[in-house]
Amino acid sequence: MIDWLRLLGRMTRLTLRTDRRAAVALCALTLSQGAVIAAIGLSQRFLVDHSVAGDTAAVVGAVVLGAVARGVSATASRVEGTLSIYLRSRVRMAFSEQVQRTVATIPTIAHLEHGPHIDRWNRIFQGSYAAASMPWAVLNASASVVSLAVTIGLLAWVRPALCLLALLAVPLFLAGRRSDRLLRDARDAGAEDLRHEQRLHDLCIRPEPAKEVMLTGGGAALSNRATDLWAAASAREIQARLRGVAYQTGAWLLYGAGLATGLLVVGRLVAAGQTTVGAAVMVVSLATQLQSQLRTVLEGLSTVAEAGQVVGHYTWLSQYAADAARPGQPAPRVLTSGITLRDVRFRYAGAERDTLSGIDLDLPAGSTVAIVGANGAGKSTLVKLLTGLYEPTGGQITVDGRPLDELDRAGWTAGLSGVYQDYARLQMRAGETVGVGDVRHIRDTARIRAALDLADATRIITDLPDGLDTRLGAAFGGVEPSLGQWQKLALARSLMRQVGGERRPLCVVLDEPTAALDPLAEHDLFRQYVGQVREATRQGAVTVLVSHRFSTVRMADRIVVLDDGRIAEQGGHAELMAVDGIYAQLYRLQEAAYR
Ligand SMILES: Nc1ncnc2c1ncn2[C@@H]1O[C@H](COP(=O)(O)OP(=O)(O)OP(=O)(O)O)[C@@H](O)[C@H]1O
Repeated sequence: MIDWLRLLGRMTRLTLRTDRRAAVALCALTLSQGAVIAAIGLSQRFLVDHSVAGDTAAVVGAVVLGAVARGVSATASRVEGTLSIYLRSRVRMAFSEQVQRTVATIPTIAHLEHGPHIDRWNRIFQGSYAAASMPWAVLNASASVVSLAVTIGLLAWVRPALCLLALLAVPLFLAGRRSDRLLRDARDAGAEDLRHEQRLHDLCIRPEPAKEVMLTGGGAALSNRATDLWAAASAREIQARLRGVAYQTGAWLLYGAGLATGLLVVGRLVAAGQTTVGAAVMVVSLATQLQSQLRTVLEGLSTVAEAGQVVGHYTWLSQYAADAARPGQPAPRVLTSGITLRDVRFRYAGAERDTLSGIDLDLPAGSTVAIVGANGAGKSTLVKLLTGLYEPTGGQITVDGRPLDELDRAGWTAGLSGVYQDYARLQMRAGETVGVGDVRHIRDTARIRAALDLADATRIITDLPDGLDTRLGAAFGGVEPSLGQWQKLALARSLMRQVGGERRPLCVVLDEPTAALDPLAEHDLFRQYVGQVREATRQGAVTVLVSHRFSTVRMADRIVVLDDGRIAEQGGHAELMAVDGIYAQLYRLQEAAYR
């Protein structure tokens, strides 16, 4: 309940920030509805009673009251509808942006890879309109409760027993709650199927995977599988909706029977001369309004319940983001002793075994360390632990003797530089693709050119029709660089923070940064790259290189051989060759292949 109130408070503040005047106007219109309904009912009673009594002036007064009330009601409900859609849509956009920002600023990546986490924030996006509607649903429901009370008061005025009509709301309320719960459960259960469906459809329509899908001829089968998943999720939802409709139909039938009984009672009262015809007309009018008021209350509660489905997921996301961004001790400006891993273990969420275990490793300040090993040995995972994208599930990483998990995350991230194996192809203008590496200087062409120079990527730009202004990416009608060119641009991007010289890196990670380059180009580039970061290295930065190319690896000060998540060997090139173990074997194999 507290979380629900918190979200309601947040959505109300967001609504007021988005458009305060529209929000106040909508509030006033909603609250005026109760008075309008009472005025319509009263005008009908006065009209009939005064007509029977032959009081012309009073009849005119009742007609004017009724006409004004109906005019106000028609105009107000139209303006209210338009304002309401406008405000909810804008608040939904603002809320979705906030959620996206929260997701994007979490400095770790487990939430982007772990299925149940992805389902949670997908459910927040799906429920964002209901969340934006929360303040209005609460206001509408409250206003309808007030006008319901007015209606019931007027009914009691005719005959107190008519108040019992209000009890008919109970089964309607219970049926509404039951249907909301059924729908929420069906949507939670279908979230995973819908995620898989989206992935499968993406495989068929996004250019990179679509190439392979086309070659294998599996497009139709994948598409059918996706359709089946979608059908399963929507069948679940339709079934829940139908069951909800059955509950609600039963409750409304009960309501109809109660209402008919009430009207019969009033008919008998009129026949017995115990009440006026005007009062009977008012009862018919109010009973009809009672129905629409109940409907409004129930719809409001249903929207509140739908928004409530978001509350748990939203609270989880906010807590997750707050935990991940926890402030800590300031990260060092330069490394003096280096980075140390002691008995580090890591297991991916949902995995059955550890990907890394028993990792004891020293990365001395100013050293270049290469990590080698077979596919799946855990090299990239180790790199991601060093950069803080994942947190160890056991053991400890220390930076100059201080635990990494106690350092301020933003400060540590600002001291990192490098490229991941799965580098991004940012389809922007060429200058922006590189400049975004230090977003404060995204338009600083001098820095961008310097970074391109360091990454040996200047030639790529000079060959482009509009140089740094060339749009990249065929999907946007731009030039499509080759894989190796994209990789060099990613490397240049990672160097943006270094060319400024304001903040020397503490750790440079190069996870197969040149896999798309030929061996000679990789060799030259690495030599050049290490040369360029030498100044940072002299100041204590650690360079971690992952590569399958041993001609490059041998240049490192220390080589670490990973085998099935454990360190099998470590030492300098000469040392490992002398040991004649895994490293020496692999080195000789590659040397022979290039001879
Ligand atoms: N996001 C993930 N979720 C679950 N398991 C993962 C994830 N990423 C990698 N793994 C698993 O962890 C193991 C190590 O993967 P990692 O990418 O670290 O290997 P690697 O040594 O870098 O391999 P390669 O040389 O092929 O790049 C693999 O068994 C892989 O299946």
